Amino acid sequence: MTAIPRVLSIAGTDPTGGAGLQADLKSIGALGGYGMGVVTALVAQNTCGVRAVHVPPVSFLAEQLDAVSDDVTIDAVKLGMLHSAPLIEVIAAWLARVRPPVVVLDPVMVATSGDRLLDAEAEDAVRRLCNLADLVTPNLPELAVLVEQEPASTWADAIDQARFLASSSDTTVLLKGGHLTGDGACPDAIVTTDGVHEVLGRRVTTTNTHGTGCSLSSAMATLAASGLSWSSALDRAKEWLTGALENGAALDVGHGHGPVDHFHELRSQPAGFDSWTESRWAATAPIRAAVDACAFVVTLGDGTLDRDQFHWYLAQDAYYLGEYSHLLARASTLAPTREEQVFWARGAAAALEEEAALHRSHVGDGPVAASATTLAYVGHLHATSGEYAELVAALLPCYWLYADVGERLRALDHEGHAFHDWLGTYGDPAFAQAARQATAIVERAAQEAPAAVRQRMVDAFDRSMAHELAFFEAPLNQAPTAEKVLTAHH
Ligand SMILES: Nc1ncnc2c1ncn2[C@@H]1O[C@H](COP(=O)(O)OP(=O)(O)OP(=O)(O)O)[C@@H](O)[C@H]1O
Ligand SMILES: Cc1ncc(CO)c(N)n1
Repeated sequence: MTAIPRVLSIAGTDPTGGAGLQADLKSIGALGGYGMGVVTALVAQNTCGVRAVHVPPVSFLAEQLDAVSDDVTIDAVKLGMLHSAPLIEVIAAWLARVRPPVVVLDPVMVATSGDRLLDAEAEDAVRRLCNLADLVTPNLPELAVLVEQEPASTWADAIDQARFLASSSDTTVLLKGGHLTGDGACPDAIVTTDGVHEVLGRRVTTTNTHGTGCSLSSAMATLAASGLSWSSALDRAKEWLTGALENGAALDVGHGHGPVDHFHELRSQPAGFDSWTESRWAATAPIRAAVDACAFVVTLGDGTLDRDQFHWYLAQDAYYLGEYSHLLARASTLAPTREEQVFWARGAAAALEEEAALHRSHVGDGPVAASATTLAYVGHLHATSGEYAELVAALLPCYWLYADVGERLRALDHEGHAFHDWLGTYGDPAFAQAARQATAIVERAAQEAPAAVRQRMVDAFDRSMAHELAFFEAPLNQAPTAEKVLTAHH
């Protein structure tokens, strides 16, 4: 696998660019993948509806598929409009032969406009194809067809149907609630035979909903190929898609159900030096270089770090994470939007659950006497906690620096590595995604902040970076004498 996943969409077209293959390529690109496309059917459609469908000979579909797989390693495949049973047979045979590591099936049957995109006789073939997919992403009417029941009228019934499909087809189901009517929620869920991971989402009032299903399924394929679990992929994809829905109308494309804005995150990110977070990252390059070069990080990477020093560091970090979690919860309290509130609250839980579990497994759960270095860092974080923008700027280096160091150390990781679990935790792509989200939030806060607040953000961020360096240097500086005395006294 490469850092940039190579994702193939096999789908029909939409010349207005909002749905089908064109939407897939945009979604794959927006989430960091390299998009490729094989056309099943050419569809003369726009935001108002489908006018005509032209299907090239089945043999030509096989030629397109082979042209890609004979040359390119495919990290994930997304299947969209499949049109009819003969095309599905060719694709199923190709999948069985090429065996891409991730296969997402969007069982497209009817367009948003109400036009059929799949022959009624092909429904059985799609049902069989579910067995070859790692993830199937039906909306409520499609789910009903797949399980041969009446469309669910409540979310609970839909979850039951999704569980039935997951079990009968031995797959994972992404159940989409876009077609539910009612209150302000727009839930989606990952459903397996073992459980349900629900993402509530908020319903956006817009007519720009053309291609949401296509966009979501290609986003999921891309994120899975980047190493995210289905649940983490849905958390990330849902946040992105909700933003895309919110920004769709501004595109002013067409007179019917317009498209969503796949690249809204790119547009809200000011270019070059206008980016506050990028400019802080650049300004703190000397501190980051010192982190990379410090003996602790180097020997953590090559596996020669002294165990006692590693354990001393972990104990200090366990103390730190306890406080850090409190401050993430404080950021959640101060957050201006529900999305940011949820993000920080999740982070607060993860700091205690995921990271601290790693620490407990090495150094147990006992009380820790914090070192002067640890107390200085925690004290700094507390001092910024009066104001949201300043606090999140101070919290960011812990995400960003660890994701950055983690990504590089990951290259040195292997099964028998002395610090395999540490490298796994911080080299995890889900951690990198969280760091990117945190960075986007801080960027937004910086863009909105008045000059005086922005200056305090600079201090908050840069000081945290310096504390991070001191934290990595502390274990090898042989905890100074005064500290030893205090520790012994406890
Ligand atoms: N108005 C909305 N606000 C927020 N999210 C929405 C809205 N409409 C759809 N979604 C989301 O878009 C995704 C697609 O859901 P939906 O159930 O509409 O699928 P679909 O019918 O396959 O889509 P398509 O419109 O492409 O046919 C889901 O994540 C759903 O929650
Ligand atoms: C080609 C194509 N695939 C899927 C959809 C569903 O939105 C559409 N309208 N067009």
